[in-house]
Amino acid sequence: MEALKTCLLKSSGRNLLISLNRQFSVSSSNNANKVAVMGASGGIGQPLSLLLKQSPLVDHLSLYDIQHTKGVGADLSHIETKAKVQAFVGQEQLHDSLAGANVVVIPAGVPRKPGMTRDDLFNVNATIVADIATAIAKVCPEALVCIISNPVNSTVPIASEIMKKHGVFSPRRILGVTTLDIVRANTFVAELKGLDVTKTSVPVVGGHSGNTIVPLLSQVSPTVQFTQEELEALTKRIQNAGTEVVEAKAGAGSATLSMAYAGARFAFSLLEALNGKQGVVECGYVAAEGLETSYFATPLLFGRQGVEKSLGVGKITDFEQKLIQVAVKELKANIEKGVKFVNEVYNK
Ligand SMILES: NC(=O)C1=CN([C@@H]2O[C@H](COP(=O)(O)OP(=O)(O)OC[C@H]3O[C@@H](n4cnc5c(N)ncnc54)[C@H](O)[C@@H]3O)[C@@H](O)[C@H]2O)C=CC1
Ligand SMILES: O=C([O-])CC(=O)C(=O)O
Repeated sequence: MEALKTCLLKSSGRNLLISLNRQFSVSSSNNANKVAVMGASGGIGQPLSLLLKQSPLVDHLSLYDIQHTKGVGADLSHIETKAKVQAFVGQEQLHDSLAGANVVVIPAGVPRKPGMTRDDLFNVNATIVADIATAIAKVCPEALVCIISNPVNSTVPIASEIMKKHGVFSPRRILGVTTLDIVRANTFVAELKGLDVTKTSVPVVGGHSGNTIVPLLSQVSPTVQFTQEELEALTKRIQNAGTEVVEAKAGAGSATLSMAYAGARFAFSLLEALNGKQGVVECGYVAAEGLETSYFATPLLFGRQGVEKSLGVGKITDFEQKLIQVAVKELKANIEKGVKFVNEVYNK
């Protein structure tokens, strides 16, 4: 467990983001990395593309959306960093936008408004993710796919089923981005306990909606003690943090800036591992074996091929076990819904 904590704390993407704010001297390997952002003109897509454009880990940045990418691309292309920017707009340029990409990040789709659950986005976003996954299966089937579009609990199974249909599925390559839950947990725990937030690390497992978000507060690094009251209040806040932002934005969408940060952190960690860095760990939602549901978020060890292995949930408390039991019921339904959509509804 100590090893896992150390790994999580050293989570590369996070350190890179912190250092990027100060200078651009982060080293990268000779591998050419091409990152495609699908939904690049959106609330998440634009700041995420900016962070990617700043990174020396990115050689080519491909921007795709159904609208406005030409402007976003022209704007970003003037920044004095090495990533070459290309912009693609509209369905007819979807395949071109993916050519040669080894990492694809997907924040395409509609966000929540107050009163909605993430599952309420399913009807619109399921088809968007399935269409993009179909194009990935045809154009860059070996790419690592980072899915931000909600409901993540279902969109990851959707993308995976599409890959299976095309005979190119690998559980190493389809990843649901739950990093914002970890980022929030780190912030809230550090605030409550007066810790240095840059050295605080909280694993979050399960899925990415309400009760399926399970922070493992017994595994916080550095070790801290919580009262039962604190445990319950913190868990609730972490689980509802997305809704906190949706309500504060009052109809203007959901988290975008913190999600762009989290998405960049996740992508940087993957890119570092692709470039050969050892011991890179991030939590993520992937197809799981030996866990209670067929997809589950855990700390993941990244390697040159994407997910090297799941590090599991480790030793958990009775309180956390109960949270997982609640999560599993909802997760199973979310997964089933995604699988059914591809196999019974989606027919492209
Ligand atoms: N995984 C996570 O932790 C988080 C996930 N999200 C999710 O991310 C998604 C995007 O959120 P925002 O950027 O705020 O929404 P937004 O509405 O600002 O941007 C979405 C973008 O997707 C584009 N788009 C729509 N259909 C498309 C298609 N078929 N192909 C390519 N692009 C398409 C739109 O033109 C728009 O530019 C939502 O589903 C939201 O729920 C948001 C925050 C956190
Ligand atoms: O809450 C939402 O709809 C967006 C999201 O997933 C998050 O902020 O965690």
